Amino acid sequence: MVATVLVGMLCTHLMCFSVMFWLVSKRLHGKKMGMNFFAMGNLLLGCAYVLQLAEGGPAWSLMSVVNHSLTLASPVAYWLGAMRFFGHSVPLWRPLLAVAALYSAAQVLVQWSLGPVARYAMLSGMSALLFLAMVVTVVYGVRTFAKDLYAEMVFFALLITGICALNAFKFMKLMHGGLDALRMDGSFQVVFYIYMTSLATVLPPSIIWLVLRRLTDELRGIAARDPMTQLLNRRGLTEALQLYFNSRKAVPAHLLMLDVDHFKRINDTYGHHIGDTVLCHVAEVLRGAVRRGDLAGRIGGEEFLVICLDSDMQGVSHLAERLRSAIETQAIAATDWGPPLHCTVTIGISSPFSGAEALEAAMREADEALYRGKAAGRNRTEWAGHALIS
Ligand SMILES: Nc1nc2c(ncn2[C@@H]2O[C@H](COP(=O)(O)OP(=O)(O)OP(=O)(O)O)[C@@H](O)[C@H]2O)c(=O)[nH]1
Repeated sequence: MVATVLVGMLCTHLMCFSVMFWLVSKRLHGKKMGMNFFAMGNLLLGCAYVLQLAEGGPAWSLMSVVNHSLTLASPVAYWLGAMRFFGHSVPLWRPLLAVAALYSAAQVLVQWSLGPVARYAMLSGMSALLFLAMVVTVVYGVRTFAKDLYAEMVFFALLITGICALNAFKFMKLMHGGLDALRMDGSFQVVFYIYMTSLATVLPPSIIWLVLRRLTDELRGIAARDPMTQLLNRRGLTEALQLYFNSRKAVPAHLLMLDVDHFKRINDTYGHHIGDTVLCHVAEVLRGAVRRGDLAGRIGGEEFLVICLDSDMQGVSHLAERLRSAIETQAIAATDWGPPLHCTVTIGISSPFSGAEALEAAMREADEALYRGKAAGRNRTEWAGHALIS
């Protein structure tokens, strides 16, 4: 009786969360983060438990074969969903149908050759192996593509290890005690269903939390970047600076403000979209030239910022000159029809500053230096309050 109530609750949880995953996946246009796969996994497992309730106990019937195939297909759907969540493009239907077809055939073969105990033991053994594969994937994920989700992944790995261990234990019980191990009201089965019901309650909200984390991280990333060049925008630069200056090892930073020379002429001569190509080219040069850890951003129009962290005046002068010269010399293949374009930049450099709140003042300083550079003929670098360097 207890086991029947537990399985009933388990079915209800699985079905409700299947609908919730499906609804969430409908809201996530394009990148569904595996939510539709998790919905399928829950649906398959929910249906399997409904069939188990209908069957009552171990039996050799079409219903039982379908039940076992659904039970085994569900962890496959979860595993594929996890792959999707981590950005791997894996299909759903083909692997699921292949697993269901192969496992149904294997069941018939095992039932006829080795008997019913072997068929039930095969389900427990295969489930244990699949969940073990999932634990291995999660551990691998923590070390590679999911480093940012360390705590969550360890939590998932522990929960899945529990199902893996219970299935392995069930396998051993079946091998030693036969089908008696599957009595619905046996103490092992009750523990098994309690664990599964707890898992069906805890795991789905955790998955939703992961999706929420990914979405908010993505939104924060979008809010911090200029959509055209993908460089940091002013907000992104400020946040990155705050992070840098919060560290105890932080030393004063220098700000370089770059402005494309006669950019209006480029726009007027070749059109706005070629102007955009030139801006993307400049962004690419900046991205390639700055040191790891330095910040590159676009603060609107044809104005760019580079913030050198952890560098002295000489290093900053060298970087500014390297940027100026790279932009001057690199050709831009902006059109199919005409010769490649060239552009130059004038660079204003601020004096060293400490603290994100000093960003505005550093920008003003660099802007004044830039203005001087423009007045002095463009395509040059100029320090704030200093003589012309080149
Ligand atoms: N293609 C393109 N043009 C832009 C964008 N943002 C601003 N502009 C144009 O950039 C031009 C900037 O011109 P100005 O401020 O006169 O400066 P300039 O022609 O570069 O002259 P100097 O800075 O004095 O060398 C304007 O024509 C703006 O319309 C953009 O995102 N894309």
